Amino acid sequence: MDQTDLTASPVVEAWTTYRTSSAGRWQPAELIRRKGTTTVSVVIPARNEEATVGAIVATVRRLAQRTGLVDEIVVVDSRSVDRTAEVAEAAGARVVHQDDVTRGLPRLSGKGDALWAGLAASTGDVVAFIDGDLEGFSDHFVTGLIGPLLSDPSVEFVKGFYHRPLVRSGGVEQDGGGRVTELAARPLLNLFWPTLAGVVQPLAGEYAGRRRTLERIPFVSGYGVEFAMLVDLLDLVGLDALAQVDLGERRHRHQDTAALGRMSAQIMVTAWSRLHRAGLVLTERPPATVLTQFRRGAEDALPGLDRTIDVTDIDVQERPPLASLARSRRAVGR
Ligand SMILES: O=c1ccn([C@@H]2O[C@H](COP(=O)(O)OP(=O)(O)O[C@H]3O[C@H](CO)[C@@H](O)[C@H](O)[C@H]3O)[C@@H](O)[C@H]2O)c(=O)[nH]1
Ligand SMILES: O=C(O)[C@H](O)COP(=O)(O)O
Repeated sequence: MDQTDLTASPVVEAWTTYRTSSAGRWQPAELIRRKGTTTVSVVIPARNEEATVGAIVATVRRLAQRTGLVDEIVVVDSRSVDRTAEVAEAAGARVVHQDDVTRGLPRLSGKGDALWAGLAASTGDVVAFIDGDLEGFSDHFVTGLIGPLLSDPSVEFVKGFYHRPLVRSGGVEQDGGGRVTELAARPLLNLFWPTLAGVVQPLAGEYAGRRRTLERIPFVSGYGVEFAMLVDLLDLVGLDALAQVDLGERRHRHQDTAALGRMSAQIMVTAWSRLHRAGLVLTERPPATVLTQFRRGAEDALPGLDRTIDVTDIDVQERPPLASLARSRRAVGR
């Protein structure tokens, strides 16, 4: 087909029109009126984020004190080796440790496991997740994410989106950020879950949902968590119960290309797991889950290759939906 004849599918166009709002639409005064008895938790996963987590917690705390819109702030310390926990606590968060919350369960790793622990350890009817590495964080992230949930009972989940500059020593590339999003996640979603093609930032780490729904989905360990969450929520509640909100611009700590390669591979394994679950993969043979990468400059470089081989296990496991666990087990860490 001629490229100029192509248009977004009517479903995608209708959803993006109907279910997209801007953070400025959700002002605290209106949200306070709408909140009623609904409780709101802000959960921040953090692994070695001592440089940024304090300012994020302090900003959310000020919003909480000024408006009462946030009832608790939980930072999940995800095996940090720096002062993340101390800094977060000093700024006013309740800090829980990922491994304390999941004690007695199989040991899993990564961001997804930290989020699952955060959901288990928090109590709010509405839970907003915010990454702990954001720079220049502002409280409209929180009001924007909870706004549609406090205002419209048919919304179950709200995903943030924003412009993503790529900040490097040489300068700023205005829309150069979100490299895994553009090179892996978006193509996969468009290929296999085209109804989700209207989600502007599918990997955004800032989103909010109703506890009753979040507790009914599994959480994939590692960086597959956001991808799986979107696909699983689409299955569980349908596209119309999902919304997105424009949060303006977001800056965060960039990972290097090799680390983003490992993130990409986890997202691909996650996509495979959902295709397999849906019966769309005909072979029973799962993908290999070892990623081989090449690094130059190390002492143990292989002769002839002039590079060292780095091998990483990029497999993902899953924590079950919280709602499937016995109540006694779920209370741990709260
Ligand atoms: O084992 C981990 C790794 C990360 N984090 C925290 O999770 C957040 C996001 O992690 P980061 O390494 O900064 O991810 P990004 O490079 O920013 O990756 C993007 O893409 C990921 C894959 O979808 C999402 O999880 C991220 O939220 C999104 O920002 C940060 O607060 C981390 O401290 C943990 O809590 N535990
Ligand atoms: O969300 C993503 O695509 C990855 O986190 C990479 O983001 P970056 O390109 O802004 O570092």
